[in-house]
Amino acid sequence: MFKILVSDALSEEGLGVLKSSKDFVVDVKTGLKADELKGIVGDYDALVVRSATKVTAEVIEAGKKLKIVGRAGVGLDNVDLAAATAKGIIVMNTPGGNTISTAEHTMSLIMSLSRNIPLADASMKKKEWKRKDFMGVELYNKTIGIVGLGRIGMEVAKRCLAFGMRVKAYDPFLSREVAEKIGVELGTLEDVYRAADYITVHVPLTEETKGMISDKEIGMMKGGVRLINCARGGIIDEQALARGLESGKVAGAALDVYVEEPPKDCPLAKFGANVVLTPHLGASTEEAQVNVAIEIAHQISDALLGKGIRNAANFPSVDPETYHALQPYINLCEKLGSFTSQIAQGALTEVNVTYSGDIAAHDTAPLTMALMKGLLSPMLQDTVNFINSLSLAKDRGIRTTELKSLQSEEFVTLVSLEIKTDKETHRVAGTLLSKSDPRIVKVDEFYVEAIPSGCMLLMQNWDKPGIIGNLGKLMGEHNINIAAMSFGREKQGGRAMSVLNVDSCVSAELLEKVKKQPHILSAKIVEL
Ligand SMILES: NC(=O)c1ccc[n+]([C@@H]2O[C@H](COP(=O)([O-])OP(=O)(O)OC[C@H]3O[C@@H](n4cnc5c(N)ncnc54)[C@H](O)[C@@H]3O)[C@@H](O)[C@H]2O)c1
Ligand SMILES: O=C(O)CC[C@@H](O)C(=O)O
Repeated sequence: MFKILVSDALSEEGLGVLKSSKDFVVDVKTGLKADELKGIVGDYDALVVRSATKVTAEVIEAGKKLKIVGRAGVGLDNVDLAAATAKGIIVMNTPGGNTISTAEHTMSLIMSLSRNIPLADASMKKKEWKRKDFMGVELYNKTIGIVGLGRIGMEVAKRCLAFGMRVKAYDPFLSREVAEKIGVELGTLEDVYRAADYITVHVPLTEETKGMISDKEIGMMKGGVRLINCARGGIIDEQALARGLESGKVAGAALDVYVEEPPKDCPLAKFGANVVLTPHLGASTEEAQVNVAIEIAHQISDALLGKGIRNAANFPSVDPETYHALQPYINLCEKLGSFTSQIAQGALTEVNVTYSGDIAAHDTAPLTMALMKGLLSPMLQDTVNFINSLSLAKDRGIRTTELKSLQSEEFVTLVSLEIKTDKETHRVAGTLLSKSDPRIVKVDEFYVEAIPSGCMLLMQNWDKPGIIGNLGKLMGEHNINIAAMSFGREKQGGRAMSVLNVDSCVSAELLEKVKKQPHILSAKIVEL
């Protein structure tokens, strides 16, 4: 018998799937405070949440029997994925179930904003008739800029095209061909900011996207631009947006999501008809809630009863025995993918992987999924998982090939990855020294022996004396401990590659100093 705690409102249809099984006891306890959740979560095998429950590292720690956290929805930013993974807890979500609802809500916000509907309605209900106060604007012939052309962004694009709008978009993980097929013009972020009359964001909340629209970006935009955020609070900086509205540079804004939910002191609440606010309603339709609730209920039921794992953000879909055998390679492949993605620039177009030696005797499909998950994760974050990584790559026009060879000339087993972007090509290879000891052994033309873990500093340099000393001194001055180093060179005195594993993160400022050291040609930080 498994105990399941549902801590956010879940539709009856989803609850019905769980409650109808003799194998489950289901408790619905919504509105729990953090301490209350911590106090009871230890009794449960699975926890089902939407966006209100914060599944912190403390909740995970207290979940002594917890096997699964299921998110009825997309964003996993309310779940500490790293803590769950470290404890072997599967985290799963339901990508796609609320896409249409959120795209439709985005359109509702765009329309409400353009025609002052919320305030006009409130005014009518006060028995007023103020036609002059509510002059609107047409969408027809206007340009909308879409930042993030994934599932929701794409649906918004199609709807805007139907309104006769021009659609420009920025998404570094999407090929031009896929965008152009539906009539969307891909450009740089700056192109989008400068050209658009409306800008809507549909990216996940990540370190990169947090505050991605702030004063500087608003400064680049057209006077009279209207901004919409139906993705996550803070992608558009709320204070900067308020300043833009006050100065008149921004004509209007519509938000569904906030830095703090519910917001205690939202700087946008003071504005009039030109600001439309909704309380995180993107996915709040009968259809979306039924979709995500039924989906998560079936996923959790199957996973608990050993019938397979779907849409897990941290677990591949294989039977337990195969998983055990492949686990070290899965780990190696995910890291190789993430490493390669982080050293590359441009939109990914092609991925070619070769498995050589012992590993080629196994079913390598989960390894390619892991590689692709690693490649896409720096951009897609929690919407990519082992299961959907290959189909996401296909949707994005990324060509993938897989080759196997039982012979391996240099290593007992070798995973070689070649990726092509619209700007460059990289080749990275990795092996296992032992089950728990992965190594990156080749980066482009350089043979190295780098540990794919934590914060890594990757440099190209001339093979000259003094480089190690200079770097060691610089790291020491910044109190950064070097845990491991690896070097490879094309020939004596020629180009070389140095890879440092460091115990604490290298700041952007220190990276600039590294780049200015004698004989350093380039430097990058990779986080694994
Ligand atoms: N308001 C709501 O109720 C609601 C409902 C569902 C989803 N969401 C949020 O909407 C967001 C998008 O959901 P989705 O299902 O479309 O996800 P998705 O993964 O299908 O799409 C996200 C897109 O953003 C792109 N991207 C990532 N980083 C980027 C960057 N720095 N610049 C430009 N593009 C970038 C990715 O390539 C991807 O195409 C998620 O954050 C999700 O949490 C909100
Ligand atoms: O649960 C909700 O209503 C919000 C869901 C939405 O933000 C998501 O990321 O899927």
